[in-house]
Amino acid sequence: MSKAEKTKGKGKNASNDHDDQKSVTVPQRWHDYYVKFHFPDLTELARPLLQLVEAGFCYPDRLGFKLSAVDVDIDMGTRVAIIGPNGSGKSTLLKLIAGDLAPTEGQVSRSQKLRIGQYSQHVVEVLTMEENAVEYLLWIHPDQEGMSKAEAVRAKLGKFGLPKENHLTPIDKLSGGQKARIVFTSIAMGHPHVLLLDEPTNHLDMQSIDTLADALDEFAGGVVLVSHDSRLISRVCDDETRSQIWVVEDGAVNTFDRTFEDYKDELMEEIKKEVAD
Ligand SMILES: Nc1ncnc2c1ncn2[C@@H]1O[C@H](COP(=O)(O)OP(=O)(O)OP(=O)(O)O)[C@@H](O)[C@H]1O
Repeated sequence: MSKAEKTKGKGKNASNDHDDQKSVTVPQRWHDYYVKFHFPDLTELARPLLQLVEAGFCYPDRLGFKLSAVDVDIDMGTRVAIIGPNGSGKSTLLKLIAGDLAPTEGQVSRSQKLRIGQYSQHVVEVLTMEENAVEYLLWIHPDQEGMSKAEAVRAKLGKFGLPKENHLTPIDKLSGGQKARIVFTSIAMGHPHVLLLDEPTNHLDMQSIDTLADALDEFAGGVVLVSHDSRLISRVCDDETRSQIWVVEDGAVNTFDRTFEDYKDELMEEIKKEVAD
């Protein structure tokens, strides 16, 4: 049994438990569709895919904030969770990696063939068009195989949890959660080598978060995650041989060289000490 299948089993039990609780307290229909996030298989790209070398960055109008001496190396097998206090620069680091921001110091190198799939609140918020999800996705990804391109896109949207009655609704009439599913579908259709995910769970229900974790587990490319969802971080960083934790704090990016559970324990100890003092 693969690791993904094992964890899927765990997730299923966990979500059944949750369903049981729900049926007692809040009777509701949990899901009438089957969600199965999936990011497509890839041909391997030669290393290095993406590197920041001695990179620094500051916003011209925010001189109190600076990231310095950032060295990161992202590969197809990379699994990274970026953590740190609010406002420490986690999203900024992700934007430097994505190429949305250019370092003000140091160097960045990117493989020319590299495809990045990016999820952030901003990407969801800019979906304000009158086109429906099928039109939008066919516009971005026109090369679909099969008899009906629209049906191919609808099948993918269904897997990412957008109910079929919403496939032809103008996007500006959809909820944040429904738009998030369009963004995930679009990311998968772009065949990314690296996923950059900034708070990907904000709009997802528990079942979809588990399904996203399963999909990330199976994904052959690199994953860089910023999240406050410790369950998702634990899932993404559960393989000590390839997982990394980057702590962004006081303008620096440092690798925490033990597990995420150790990091949480350390943080709890610090908090206890502060309360005791
Ligand atoms: N476009 C911008 N222009 C100027 N300052 C910015 C900009 N974006 C972010 N900042 C500032 O840069 C600092 C780092 O912001 P960033 O969003 O990267 O932090 P973060 O660690 O992701 O925060 P959070 O955990 O709260 O999401 C903050 O002080 C923020 O106010």
